[in-house]
Amino acid sequence: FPSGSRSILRDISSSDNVVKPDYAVDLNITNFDSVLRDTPATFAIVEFFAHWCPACRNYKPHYEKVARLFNGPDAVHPGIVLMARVDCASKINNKLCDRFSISHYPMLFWGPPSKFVAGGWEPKEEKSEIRVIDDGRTAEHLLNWINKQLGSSYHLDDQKFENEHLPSNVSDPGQIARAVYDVEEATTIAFDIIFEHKMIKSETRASLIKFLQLLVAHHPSKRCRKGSAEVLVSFDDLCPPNEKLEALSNGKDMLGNFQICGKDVPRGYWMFCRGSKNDTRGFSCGLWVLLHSLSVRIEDGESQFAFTTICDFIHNFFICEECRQHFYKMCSSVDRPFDSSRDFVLWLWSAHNKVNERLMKEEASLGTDDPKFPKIIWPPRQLCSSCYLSDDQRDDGTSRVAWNKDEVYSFLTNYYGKTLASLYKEKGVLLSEVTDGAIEDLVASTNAVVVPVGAALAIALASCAFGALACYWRSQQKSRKPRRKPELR
Ligand SMILES: Cc1cc2nc3c(=O)[nH]c(=O)nc-3n(C[C@H](O)[C@H](O)[C@H](O)COP(=O)(O)OP(=O)(O)OC[C@H]3O[C@@H](n4cnc5c(N)ncnc54)[C@H](O)[C@@H]3O)c2cc1C
Repeated sequence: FPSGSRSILRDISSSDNVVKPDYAVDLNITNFDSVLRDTPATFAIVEFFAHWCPACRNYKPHYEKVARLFNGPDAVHPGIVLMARVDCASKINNKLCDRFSISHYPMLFWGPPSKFVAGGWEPKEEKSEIRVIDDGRTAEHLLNWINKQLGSSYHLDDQKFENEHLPSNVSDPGQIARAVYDVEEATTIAFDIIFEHKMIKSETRASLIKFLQLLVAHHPSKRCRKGSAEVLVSFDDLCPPNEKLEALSNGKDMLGNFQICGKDVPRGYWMFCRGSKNDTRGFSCGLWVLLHSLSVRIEDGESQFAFTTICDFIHNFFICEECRQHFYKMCSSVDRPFDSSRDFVLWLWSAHNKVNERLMKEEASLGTDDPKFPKIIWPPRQLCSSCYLSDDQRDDGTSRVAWNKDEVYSFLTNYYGKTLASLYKEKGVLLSEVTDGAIEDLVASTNAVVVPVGAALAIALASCAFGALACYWRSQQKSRKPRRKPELR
């Protein structure tokens, strides 16, 4: 299994499993490169062992104790270290174990996951970023070794949402780089909710198509762009129109089985959007980040389309009633069409701040806030001091900020644009069935028909775009191998 795949989520969380599955991810020659390439973790530890080796069998509980902290949806500290193992006694792994010059069992390596991909290790290689872990003989020793590398103080007894070393330093703009994985998580969950709650109806169908178009063109994750394009092209088959919608409400929806951001998502955990409590942040934080990251990627000519698409999507598909009503009110109060992406980016930012301002008081009085992530008027000075012209503190503790909008816009485009995508590994995401070129062409063809007109026309155009996109896609496919069926969960 790839780390954090749905099957792992299910296996680990299922209480009636007689044998508890391992936390460490089993790798072999067929999945080694792909799992290490796609993991959001910053570091990886790979244990090379042999299943017949008694010392390895005795070591396994130690390795598992540490892997519990870092792997899977119940990880205490997710997305930091991927812990994996390779059985060198299994013949298919011979070449893989040779690549790492395995001289004894168990042998542990540490390094950035990307360095393991198609890589290896040799004893005399001095500059390798892959290092042998020389003192990991017990769980305590291994965790100490890890703590030394990370400057952390993780403990074997750490529990999820307790003793948490959350990165709550709001002044670190680099933290948004981890959010690209949350944006994938939020996208997948949004679609899961839409299908589970049977929200695709004849009157909401066009709104979903428009949103998919936006995702195909501007989602910061290539995996999600690819998945959205596949859904869009097969939308009629996956989600039959009109009279056939009945079938959907009977639970026969194919679209609900489609994994829009690839087979490893949802991973079951949040990184940038992780709350310090189980029930705070998460999905709604991920959804905001998705919306902001879409807004900074659109062109001027698409701004009105993006605005109506996002407003309609939240109105039709965000299952929090208060949120959709409140957001819709803000959408409805816009009195003229957007003709620049800057205006739309700033509108969304300001709308989000209005929600923050409202929730600031509400959460504090009800005690429902996340103590590590209180609502604030955003961005704080620590993140963008040049965004502030002045900041008048009022008696009631609130403040009225005079913003430098040019600086805010420049900050937002950089934060949700370049920085958000800076960690993202997208090499090799597109498999043989679709080439990069085809996706870029799809994106271009989607953009070409998205023009800044009123909502009704935009919906009509969305259908045209869909038709054109489908035609284009099919003509592209003719010269290729037969397309694989969409992967089902
Ligand atoms: C469209 C929408 C409407 C919502 N309406 C409501 C509502 O009416 N009532 C309710 O109780 N909850 C509402 N929510 C949920 C609420 O806004 C938060 O998402 C939730 O409380 C989690 O908060 P959080 O601390 O993770 O930060 P969020 O508010 O979710 O923000 C996520 C991240 O975005 C960044 N950010 C914060 N403010 C801004 C900004 N102004 N511009 C750009 N980036 C920013 C910060 O890095 C922050 O950590 C809504 C969510 C969405 C997506």
